[in-house]
Amino acid sequence: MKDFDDREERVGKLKGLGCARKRVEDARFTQGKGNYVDDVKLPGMLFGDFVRSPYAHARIKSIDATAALELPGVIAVLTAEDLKPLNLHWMPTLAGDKQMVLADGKVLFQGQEVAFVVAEDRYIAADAIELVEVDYEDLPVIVDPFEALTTDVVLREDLDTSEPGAHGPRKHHNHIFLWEEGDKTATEQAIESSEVVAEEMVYYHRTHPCPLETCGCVASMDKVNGKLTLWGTFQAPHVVRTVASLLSGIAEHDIRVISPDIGGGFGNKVGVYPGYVCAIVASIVTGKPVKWIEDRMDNLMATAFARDYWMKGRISATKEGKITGLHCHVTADHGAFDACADPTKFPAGFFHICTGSYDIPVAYVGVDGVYTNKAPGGVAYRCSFRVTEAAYFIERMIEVLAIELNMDAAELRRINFIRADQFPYHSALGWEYDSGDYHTAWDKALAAVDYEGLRKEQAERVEAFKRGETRTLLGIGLTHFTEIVGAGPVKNCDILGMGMFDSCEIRIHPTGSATARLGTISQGQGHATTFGQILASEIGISSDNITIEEGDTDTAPYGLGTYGSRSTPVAGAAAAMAGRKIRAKAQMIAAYLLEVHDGDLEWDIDRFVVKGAPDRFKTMTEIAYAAYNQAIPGLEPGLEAVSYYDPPNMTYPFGAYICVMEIDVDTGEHKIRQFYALDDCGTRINPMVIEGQVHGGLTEALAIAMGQEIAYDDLGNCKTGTLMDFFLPTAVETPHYTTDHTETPSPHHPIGAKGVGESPNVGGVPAFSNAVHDAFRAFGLRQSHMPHDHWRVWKIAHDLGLHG
Ligand code: PCD
Ligand SMILES: [Cu+]
Repeated sequence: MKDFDDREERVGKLKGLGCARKRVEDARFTQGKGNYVDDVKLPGMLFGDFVRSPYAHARIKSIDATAALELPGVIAVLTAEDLKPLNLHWMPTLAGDKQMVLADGKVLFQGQEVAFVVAEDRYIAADAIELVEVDYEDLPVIVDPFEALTTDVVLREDLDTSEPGAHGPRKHHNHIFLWEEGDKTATEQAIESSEVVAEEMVYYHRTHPCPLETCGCVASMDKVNGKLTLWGTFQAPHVVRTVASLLSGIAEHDIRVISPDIGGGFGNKVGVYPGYVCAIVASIVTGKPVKWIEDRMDNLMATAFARDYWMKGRISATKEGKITGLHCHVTADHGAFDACADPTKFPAGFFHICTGSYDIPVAYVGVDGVYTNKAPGGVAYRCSFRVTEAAYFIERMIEVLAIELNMDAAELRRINFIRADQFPYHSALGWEYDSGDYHTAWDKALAAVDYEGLRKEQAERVEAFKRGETRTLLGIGLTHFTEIVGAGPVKNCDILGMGMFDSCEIRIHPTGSATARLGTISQGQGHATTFGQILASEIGISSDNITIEEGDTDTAPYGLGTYGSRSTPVAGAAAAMAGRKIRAKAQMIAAYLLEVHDGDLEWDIDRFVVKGAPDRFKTMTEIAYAAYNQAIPGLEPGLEAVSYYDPPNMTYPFGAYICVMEIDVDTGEHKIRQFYALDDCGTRINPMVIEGQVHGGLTEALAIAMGQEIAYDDLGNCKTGTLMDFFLPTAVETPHYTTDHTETPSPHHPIGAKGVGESPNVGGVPAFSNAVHDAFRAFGLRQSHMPHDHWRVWKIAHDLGLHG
């Protein structure tokens, strides 16, 4: 029978869920036809650039722009004084703090925006910056967050210490908040009464997402029509529109925000930066479009950094290795302003996922946010919500506990994993893990690398080293991580009061093709490819015939944007739900055309078929045409749907990573011999895209663990503000990755999918770092701070007395 014969062919044509479809956006990108912010060129467009502070902490005595204004081609120089009448010299941050747009009386970090020079082009602006004379009086600099909490030096003179901040009482003038979760007393009791306790300070250093394309925007105020158009590198265009409206007083419908192609975001492009505000003001003042694009140093020194978490941990267990409690206190260095992009109720993001993949009966977390003279942000870097810090913390604590117990770290994990039959699992810190099967993933991973064989080889290597036969050691870096992505249920996740739902709107055209628009925005993830696949499987139209659009607030439905691996869990779900609405209406149309009852039809790939009569059917193409031509009496013509999806829960992807590393004891150099990454992100939409995501995320993890860092000297000078000093791995440093998967669907997501984009970074960093630690375990190493660059690794060996 024909309809059975061609099923496979029809599924193939659909290019739906599970298909390793090639990325449709790549034709454009590989041929230089991408359209990035800097490609936006408007008639009469001006260029704005910042005078930035060379000091980390200084009072501004005066700013003299006379010489700059005399330079031909310079149009204006804006300072805080110019913004004051508009009340725009400070702006609210996403974390409930406020931030100077332009230095108001003093500067608080090196690279801070002091004045905005507007000129006819970028080069004139650069020359003019040099001509702006700023008289600074330097102040004592605080770069150490622990010192910040004891010093008399007041960083934020604008804040009244006696008054609570956005997240409760402040105990010191440089303190931002104390955020706590879990049962402190019960945790302390459990730990004190346990047979074995391991204690360690785990530091996750300050680093930076450093996307290929820096941040920037073009603001164009059309005074005749009262419309403001803003192109920019925004990971959340609708939120930017709302913020721009609230700040400027321009009605939201008069603002159009467009995120064109974005050259990598990695969380760096979530926040709102002074450059956006200044470009808008400058366009309003001059009546001309104004572009602002950071250079690399601006980007590294002034836009959102990541991490900088000092995590003091205590973990306890029975002699047999069953974990009994986990206690963590974090000193979180937020820099000069608290500009984290966490959901409002979570000033430390989702850090309390730090019980990880383990069934820990009691736990407590306390996070103290602290101001220092460093750049603000703390927003992200392939994990917006502090999940990377949490995973690194627990995966280090497990290793340290294994040392304390004199036990194999793989076995210790296995003993403590949450079992498959415990899901949905309620963690001691309040999360409900949706689904997982950790033991299966773990066993698969250990078998894939021949774990026992590796341990044997390692032991032999240690002996050979002791006999003086080799100078390299072998490290086996283990990690089993649990991610939490898909913020999130509107009931507990919002940003500036806007619930974190997401959206999809779809229109089926008469000839059976479709356009779908979503509230998210791809920065390279491949949404144009993958969202089409979700829809294809739902509505039976080939993904090749579905155009995906994102990023234009004039056309896309309101959404909260792309970060925190939320696009798949939230907007992906909205796409599926919108697709189902389409299908429901299509079913009525098909029933009408076939003259049967709705209930007599069943869905089959790309058509509705009369039950028991396989040759009586209507394909989606036929139905689409009919929707515009033979509307059912009493039913609206057309075939469109929109879904705003509020997820009932987050999704909890997980994975098992193993890194095998050779370390040269005399030079500190490392070589990654093998990297095995098993990811479980539930239902897989596009295996090829997933693999690309994992490769990218692992390479960023390699960078962070092995060399990348935003470092300051005692005067608050940023020592790593260029790519000469800031490590970006190239093909030379990047190892071969072996990817693998298990597939445990999310029970609450319409198609069972979980996010995956962040996972490789969440799991990768501890895997690389644990490999370094593990290589030296036999010689007594417990904890050593990242990044494990050659010098630091050499220093470990040296301090352990391995250099003779
Ligand atoms: N299951 C599944 C899942 C997923 N997927 C795919 O994959 C991707 C991803 O997804 P997700 O996970 O959902 O995510 P999204 O939301 O989309 O995105 C986000 C992410 O993403 C990642 N990745 C990437 N890539 C690229 N290329 N670029 C970029 O920039 C980036 N970024 C990064 C980050 S950082 Mo944050 O922002 O920090 O929070 S977060 C993040 C897409 O495409 C999708 O569709 C599939 O297929 N399947
Ligand atoms: Cu995250």
